[in-house]
Amino acid sequence: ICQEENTLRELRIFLRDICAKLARNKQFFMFTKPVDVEEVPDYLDIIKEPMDLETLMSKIDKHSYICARDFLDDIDLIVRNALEYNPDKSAEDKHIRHRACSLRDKAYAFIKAEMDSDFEDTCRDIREKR
Ligand SMILES: Cc1noc(C)c1-c1cc(NS(=O)(=O)c2ccccc2)cc(C(=O)O)c1
Repeated sequence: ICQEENTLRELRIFLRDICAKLARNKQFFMFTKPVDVEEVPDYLDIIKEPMDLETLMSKIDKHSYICARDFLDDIDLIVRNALEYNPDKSAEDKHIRHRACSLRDKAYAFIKAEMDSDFEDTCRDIREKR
């Protein structure tokens, strides 16, 4: 169990670093905080499960993720929400959809570049056992 805790601690350090790098990127400013319902009054009528990078970071600290797949599922949720809420042909909708797709590609690239597959396999084994 102690070894498992060491593995999960290493995963949290790794995911915090990726989350911080994404949140530092100016391109992703609109994904850094929950969508403000003062600014976007009908947002919660359309998007049932909001997600953002600040919430992601707090979920890491709450030990919500025990493998990279769980973390990427929440990244995909940020992207899906942006595509669903901004579906039109307008320039601003196209802009935010483009940024959302770029967020997903950068997140997957960071994970692939920095996580060796047997570390992820170990995390998946821990998840299976829980
Ligand atoms: C995200 C999102 N999903 O649907 C929409 C629409 C957006 C979105 C929301 C906002 N305004 S906001 O007050 O909710 C906010 C400001 C700063 C960080 C996070 C949210 C701005 C933009 C923008 O493109 O600048 C986009």
